[in-house]
Amino acid sequence: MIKTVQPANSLIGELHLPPDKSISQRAAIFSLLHDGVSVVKNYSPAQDPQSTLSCVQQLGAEVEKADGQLKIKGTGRDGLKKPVKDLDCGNSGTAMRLLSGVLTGAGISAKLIGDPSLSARTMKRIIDPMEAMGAHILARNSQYAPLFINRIDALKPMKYELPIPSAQLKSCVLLAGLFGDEPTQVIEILPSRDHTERLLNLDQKMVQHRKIISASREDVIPEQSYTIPGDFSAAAFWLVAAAIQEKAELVLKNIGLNPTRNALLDILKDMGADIAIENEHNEGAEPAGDIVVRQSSLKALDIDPKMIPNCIDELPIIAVAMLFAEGSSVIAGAEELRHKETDRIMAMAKMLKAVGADFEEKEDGLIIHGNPDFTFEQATFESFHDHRIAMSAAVLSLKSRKECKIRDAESAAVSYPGFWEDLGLVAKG
Ligand SMILES: O=C(O)C1=C[C@@H](OP(=O)(O)O)[C@@H](O)[C@H](O)C1
Ligand SMILES: C=C(OP(=O)(O)O)C(=O)O
Repeated sequence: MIKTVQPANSLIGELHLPPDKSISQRAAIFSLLHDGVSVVKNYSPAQDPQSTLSCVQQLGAEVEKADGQLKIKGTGRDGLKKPVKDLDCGNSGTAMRLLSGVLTGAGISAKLIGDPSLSARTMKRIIDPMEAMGAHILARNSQYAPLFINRIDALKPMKYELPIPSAQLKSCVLLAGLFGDEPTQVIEILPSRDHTERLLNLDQKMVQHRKIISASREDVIPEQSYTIPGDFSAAAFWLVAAAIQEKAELVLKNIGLNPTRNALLDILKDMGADIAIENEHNEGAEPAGDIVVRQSSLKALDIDPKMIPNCIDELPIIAVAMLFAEGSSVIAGAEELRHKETDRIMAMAKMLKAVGADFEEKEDGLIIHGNPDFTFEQATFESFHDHRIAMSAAVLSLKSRKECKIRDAESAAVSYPGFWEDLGLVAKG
């Protein structure tokens, strides 16, 4: 599907964004492992969380949908069922990697499949530790889905230092560890999103600036009854859109504000954005609040590479913000972006080229020479079937002089099914 986006003169309104994708997926998987009923309010209707939900149903969870909430009867750790069909993770790396941990821990043999994008993403990072814990995993070219997971040995708990700051890898190892008689310890050097530790209430301690998280059979898996807050990564598009738009004021209601996820707030504030947080509160184990953003003039920024894991999904839209900031900005240490739904460094370089931006593509990021008065005539953008690239292109299109086109725009529904409707609500020509 090709979407046409008109230039905007103003961006005004209040938005209720889709429920957080990462928390929704964890709510489904952890409810499966809980021995009892969880009531999850505001579960995401987006494609990735829906793929995860159907996988947990195949593994034995009973799901009842009523009054905008999900009642999920889990099997507990020892009641998981061997799926009769392949577990289809769709476009979701989170589903494939977290479920690999569950299958390894539970000793359930299954085949995990995904769409062409997911089948082109390396799974080696989880295959190695899962094999060390006793699984045998057959994968195309030893690293790509489909994955056949089969635990051939007794589960071997382990001490594992994360070689990359990935929340999916951390969660995969901890989930397998939950089935062990002895604790599995994951050592994290750079913090990545901590939803798994929070929602499972896992033991964590800091030793010499490293976080050590433990999981074993001793851990009671808590009931997952809470309201899922709005997705900060969806809010990111509006935060940047409003910051760079001439007449703009947006109110984003009840957004997740987990500090391991929201580095974009600090980045935009350091660039000079006008952002305020209101009504701060907790939704279960997760902090949330309303975000108010208004137009402001932005200046360039070099992102501290240590912050990259805390804004990993926001980097495409950060690149758009940098294009409208005074001076040269740097994204470095973000090689991981080349392993997402598409190579997001390549995709952003193509987007910037399409509008005639002054930038340099690096192996691990981008240098963008910005200008608050930047504008362009028109462009047709490729989204490479990647939701975050499609939505970043939409925000950039608002700043053109004539209408722009975005190819494969339906991919937004992977995380944000109402994106195009919301754009129509707030953007005025
Ligand atoms: O754990 C999660 O829910 C996620 C972790 C991140 O991936 P990595 O762990 O691969 O960095 C992020 O990019 C993804 O959108 C969601
Ligand atoms: C990378 C993403 O998700 P996943 O890895 O779960 O496919 C994302 O949502 O940007």
